[in-house]
Amino acid sequence: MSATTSEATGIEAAGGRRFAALLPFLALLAIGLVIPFVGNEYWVLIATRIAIYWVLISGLNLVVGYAGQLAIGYVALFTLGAYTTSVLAAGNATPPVPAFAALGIAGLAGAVFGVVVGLPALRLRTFYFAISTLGFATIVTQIALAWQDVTGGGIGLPGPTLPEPFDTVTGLLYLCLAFAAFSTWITANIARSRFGRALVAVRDADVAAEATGISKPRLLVLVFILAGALAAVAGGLFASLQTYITPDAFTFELSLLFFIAVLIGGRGSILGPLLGTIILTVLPEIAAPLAAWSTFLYAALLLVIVLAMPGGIAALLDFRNRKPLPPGRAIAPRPDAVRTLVAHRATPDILSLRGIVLSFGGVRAIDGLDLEVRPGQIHGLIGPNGSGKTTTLNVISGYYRPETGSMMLGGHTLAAGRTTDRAAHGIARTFQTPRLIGEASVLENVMIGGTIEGRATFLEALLSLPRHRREERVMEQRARLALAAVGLDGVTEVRADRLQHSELRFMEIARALMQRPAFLLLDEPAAGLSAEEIRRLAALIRAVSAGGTGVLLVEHHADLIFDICDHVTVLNLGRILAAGTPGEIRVHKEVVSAYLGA
Ligand SMILES: Nc1ncnc2c1ncn2[C@@H]1O[C@H](COP(=O)(O)OP(=O)(O)OP(=O)(O)O)[C@@H](O)[C@H]1O
Repeated sequence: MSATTSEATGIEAAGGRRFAALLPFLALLAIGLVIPFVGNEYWVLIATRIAIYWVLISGLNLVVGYAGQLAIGYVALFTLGAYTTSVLAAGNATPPVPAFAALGIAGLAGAVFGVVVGLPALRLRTFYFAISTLGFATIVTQIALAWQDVTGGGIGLPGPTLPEPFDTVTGLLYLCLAFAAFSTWITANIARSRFGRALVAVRDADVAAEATGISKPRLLVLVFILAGALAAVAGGLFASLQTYITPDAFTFELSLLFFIAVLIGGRGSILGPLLGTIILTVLPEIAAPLAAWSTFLYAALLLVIVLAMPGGIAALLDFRNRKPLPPGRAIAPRPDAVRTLVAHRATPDILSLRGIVLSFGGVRAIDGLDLEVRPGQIHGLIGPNGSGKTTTLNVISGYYRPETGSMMLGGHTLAAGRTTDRAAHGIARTFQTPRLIGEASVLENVMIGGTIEGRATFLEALLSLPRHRREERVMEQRARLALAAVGLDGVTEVRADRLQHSELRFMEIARALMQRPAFLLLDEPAAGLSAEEIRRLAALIRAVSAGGTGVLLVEHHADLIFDICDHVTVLNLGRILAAGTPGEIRVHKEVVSAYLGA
C-alpha cells in the first residue's frame, strides 16, 4: 500500500471511530432528556445536579486529567460562581442583574480567578499546588461568611431565579443538560486539538514538549481560564437549583467529589470522568445509608482506583488497546516519504558552536567545543562514555547554559537556556531514553511535533472553527506520512507505551520529522536496535539529510557513524580529540587508542 493510500484509509477509519466515540454521549444525553417523563421530581433533581457537576468537572478534567495538575480545591471557583450569580441577581451589591447576565458575569469572574487559583501551578510542584488550591477554597468560604452585608454570612442568600421556561424543575434540567452538552463539546474539542495534545505532553514528557516548542505557562493559563469559567457557571446553576445558598453547601467533600470523578474516570478521557461524575452523584442516593459515609466512600474508591485500576474507567473501556499486538513486527521505513516531509524546511544556514565551556561542579563536561552542522550533511559526534556528547545536544537544545561560548544559526544567535524557541528555529531532537506520552496513541505522539505550526487560536479550537479543523486535518495527514516514513504506519492508533523499544526510537524520529526540521539532533538512535533495524535507520537518516536537513548524530555504533556521516567529531573529556571525514577518523591514532580500540 502506498503512503497516501494508507493515510487516506487511516483517516477514514479515524472518522468512523470518532462517530462511535460520540454514541455513549448521545445515549447519556437522551437518558437525561427522558428522565422527566419516566422518573419523579427527585430523579430530575439528581440528573440536574449531575449535569451541573459535569459542567465543572469537564473543565477540571482538562486541568487534572489532561494537564496533570492536582487541583483538589475547585469548589473555590464553584462557590465563587454561586455567590457572584446570587449576589448580582439579588442586587445586594449592585442594582439587580438579570439571572442570565449574572451567570455570564460569574463565568468571567471564574475565568479570572481560575488563573489566580491556577498560577501557583507554574511554580509549585504537585502536592504543594494541591494544597494551595485548598487554601483558595477556604478563603472563598471565609469571605462568604464574613461579608455579611452582601452574602448574608452564615444565613446565606437566595439563589437566582431563572426566567421562564427555566423556572421549573424540568426547565432547569434541560438548561443544565444544554450547558453540560456544550461543556462536553468544547472540552472535547480542546482535548482533541493541538492544545489538548500539548497538555498531555507537558504532563508526561515535559522535556520533549519543550523541544517541540510548547510553552507550558501559556498553555496552562488558557486552560485555567476555561476551567475557571466553567466551574463558576456551574456554581451559578447550582445556586439556582438550591434556591438558597449558605457557605455550608460548599464543602471539602464536594471538592473531593469533583476531583475523584476525574480520577476514577481516568486521565486523558472525557467519557470516563463523565461516568465518574454520574457514579459519584448517584451512588449515595441509591444507597441512602451511605450518604453519611460519602467522604469515607470517596477515599475508599480513590484507594481502590490507585491500587487496582490506575487507568480508571477510561482504561476499562479502552477495548482497542486490549487486543494483543502482532508479535515480531518489523519496522520498514520508507525513506522516499521523508523527502516530502523535510524538504520544505531546508535552509542554507549553518548551525555553529564556538568555544562552548560547561561544567557541572568540578566536572568540565564540555571544554572549549567548536562544532558546525551543515545543511544536508550528517555530522557524527562520538566519544567514550561521559565525554560530553549528550551535554552538547542539551546545550544546543537550550537545556544547559554554557559558561562561555556562543551558538549561531545563520546570522542569529541561539540564546542559551531558551528550550522552547529551538523548534521555531527548525531544530528538532530525539532523546537517549525515548520521551514519549505513554497513554496517547502513536499518532498523537507524533502530532505533538506539529504543535507550534498551528495558527488557529485556543478559541478557534474550542469552537472547532474551520481554520482549526483544516489545520488538524493537515497535521494528521502529515503525522501519518511521518509514521509511514519511519515504518510505523501499522501501529498509528496503538497506545505508545505498548510499543517495543525499537519502535519508540523510530516514533521519536517521526515526531521530530513532523517538525520538518532544518536540523535534527539524534541522541543514540541505534541503541537497542537489531543489526537489520540499524541498517534501516541508516537509510532513513540518509534520506533526512538528502532532503536538506543537517543531522547531528550522537552514536556509539561506530559502523553506523562511519557508514553514513559526512563529517565526524570525536570528543574525549569534553574536548575535541579529532575531527574529519570518516576515513580520517577511522585511522586516527589517538581515536583508535582512546575510543575505537585496536
Ligand atoms: N546534569 C548533570 N549533572 C552533573 N554532571 C553531569 C550532568 N550531565 C552530565 N554530567 C557529567 O558530564 C559529563 C559528560 O556527560 P554526557 O552525558 O554529556 O556524556 P556522554 O558523552 O553523552 O556519555 P554517554 O555516552 O554515556 O551518554 C559526565 O562526566 C557526566 O557525568
